[in-house]
Amino acid sequence: MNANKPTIITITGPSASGKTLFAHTIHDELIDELGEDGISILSEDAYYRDQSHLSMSEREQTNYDNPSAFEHDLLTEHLKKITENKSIDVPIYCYKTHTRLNETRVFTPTKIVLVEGILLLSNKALRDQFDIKVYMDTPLDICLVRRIKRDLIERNRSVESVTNQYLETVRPMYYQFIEPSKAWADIVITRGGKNRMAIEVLKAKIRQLSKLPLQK
Ligand SMILES: Nc1ncnc2c1ncn2[C@@H]1O[C@H](COP(=O)(O)OP(=O)(O)O)[C@@H](O)[C@H]1O
Ligand SMILES: Nc1ccn([C@@H]2O[C@H](COP(=O)(O)O)[C@@H](O)[C@H]2O)c(=O)n1
Repeated sequence: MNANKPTIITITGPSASGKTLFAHTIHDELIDELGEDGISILSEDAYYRDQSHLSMSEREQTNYDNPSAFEHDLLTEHLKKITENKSIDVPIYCYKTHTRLNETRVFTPTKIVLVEGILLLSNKALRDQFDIKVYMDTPLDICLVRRIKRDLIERNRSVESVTNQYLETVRPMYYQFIEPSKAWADIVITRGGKNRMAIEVLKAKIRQLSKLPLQK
């Protein structure tokens, strides 16, 4: 790893496998130690394509688990800029309207960048941007139960819409794209976002990497 560029760590795996919880736990437990320029999180979901030109019913039909739903070229370009220590304008995505907001947020590179999302290892150009690749191998039935609970509360969905979407796209795309991408992972984590030993191992590696100097 080059001491002058940020280290980019991907945390991938099925929807509701605990990627967000895992990334935020590591971030929150290290932020005081590493500082605001030490560690940050970027989400692949921010790169869902803008669908403001489509009606709401058309947006509801989109397959959000196919790589084509994401603007992966833009994310790849942004990750390259991060490795050059350049700031990027990250889109802001809304799960309730299924599209992007008009505004973006400025993301300033930090020494460690955690990038979480479902299809981050499915695309070679994207995969090549990651220094460490982590896959959350949570059983699919557990993911489904957690997704139902989360989507009802946080994403304005009904049990019927979550279960239909699961059968029509989430599950088939998992088998087609996500599960095969596990082969690219350096570290496979069982038991989800609360696996304490896995959190401590990643934190130790991040602490070690953070001791290397970064030239801005
Ligand atoms: N090990 C766990 N035990 C209990 N709840 C969990 C665990 N891991 C994740 N969750 C919960 O499951 C839901 C989905 O987790 P999340 O981290 O958002 O998954 P992802 O980012 O992979 O979609 C969240 O409500 C989260 O708090
Ligand atoms: N408008 C959208 C966009 C995405 N999804 C689902 O989100 C999942 C990915 O996010 P996670 O936090 O769960 O990893 C993905 O499986 C999409 O089906 C959606 O429902 N609506």
